[in-house]
Amino acid sequence: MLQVITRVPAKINPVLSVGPARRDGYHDLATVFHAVSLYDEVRARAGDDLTVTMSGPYAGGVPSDATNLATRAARALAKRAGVPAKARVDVHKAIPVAAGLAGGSADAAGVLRACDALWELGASDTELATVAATLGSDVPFALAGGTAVGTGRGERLRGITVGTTLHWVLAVASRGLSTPDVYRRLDELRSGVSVPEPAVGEAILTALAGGDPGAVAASLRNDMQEAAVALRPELADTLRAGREAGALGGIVSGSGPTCAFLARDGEHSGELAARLDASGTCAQVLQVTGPARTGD
Ligand SMILES: C[C@](O)(CO)[C@H](O)COP(=O)(O)OP(=O)(O)OC[C@H]1O[C@@H](n2ccc(N)nc2=O)[C@H](O)[C@@H]1O
Ligand SMILES: Nc1ncnc2c1ncn2[C@@H]1O[C@H](COP(=O)(O)OP(=O)(O)OP(=O)(O)O)[C@@H](O)[C@H]1O
Repeated sequence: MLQVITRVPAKINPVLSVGPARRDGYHDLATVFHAVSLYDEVRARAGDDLTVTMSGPYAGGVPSDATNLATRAARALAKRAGVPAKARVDVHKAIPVAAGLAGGSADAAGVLRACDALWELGASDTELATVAATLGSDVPFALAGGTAVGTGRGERLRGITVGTTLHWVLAVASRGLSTPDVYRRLDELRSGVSVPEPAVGEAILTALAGGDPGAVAASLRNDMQEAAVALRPELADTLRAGREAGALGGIVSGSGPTCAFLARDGEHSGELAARLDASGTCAQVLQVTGPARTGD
């Protein structure tokens, strides 16, 4: 095969319920993952060894050494399949880095799909998901795309149907946040408090299935939001600006700092994006839709 190209979307978490810290340093989650139409593109071609290059608007700020998730994914898949890790991989990075949008996970998932095809491994979705889970908690969902309930540390997935196309406006911050730092701050905020087991709840599932953006907006919830705002107080201004701009609802995306606002429809999304941009409370405003697919 000469060249394989695959696109992997960013994600937001319309519901992110976080349980107590586990002994292994992770937290059990109950979350709704929702892929949105902002994609990194992975190209893989035959090569004499493994080279990974990054291009596109967010290529800077991504490590170029062996810790790059794209590099780690290629090596992990080759090892698992017992083949040499030989490929020339380029990642076109359109997903902001350390933004709570799982961009690194998208790159890892894209490399798994592209190298599986390039090396003609024919790995099943389950086999790829097993490798994905060793790379990061969000990587199995990035492989799957669409919308899914995630449990465990986020790696156990059940796909769900959404009854409509949802229109989101993303407010991107000028600098990223570290996911472990936000989990740590959440634990600090909860110290001495008894934390219940995580649960997604029925309201969001009913709202998504029914395709009613107003009901989805009323069900948005993120247990990490308070911790993200504690680390970045200016996010409170962004969230307020989204509400004042007429969003049906708004939430910090995952560990932040990106905020995701829900619009009624495409026209409302345009109005909301323009008002949010004018508020000057974020570095960049993006209009996206979900659920988005992982694939060609
Ligand atoms: C915030 C979310 O994006 C929500 O989907 C994810 O939980 C983060 O997933 P991720 O970035 O793929 O995270 P990983 O690379 O697996 O883990 C990075 C670090 O985040 C923390 N972490 C992650 C996932 C999880 N369920 N509990 C955690 O406490 C741990 O400190 C871990 O060492
Ligand atoms: N290919 C990659 N793209 C982006 N970041 C990468 C990549 N490889 C390694 N990293 C490292 O991972 C960190 C987190 O990046 P990422 O963009 O995935 O964050 P995130 O969107 O907050 O993730 P999540 O939402 O899954 O917690 C970055 O700060 C960077 O150092």
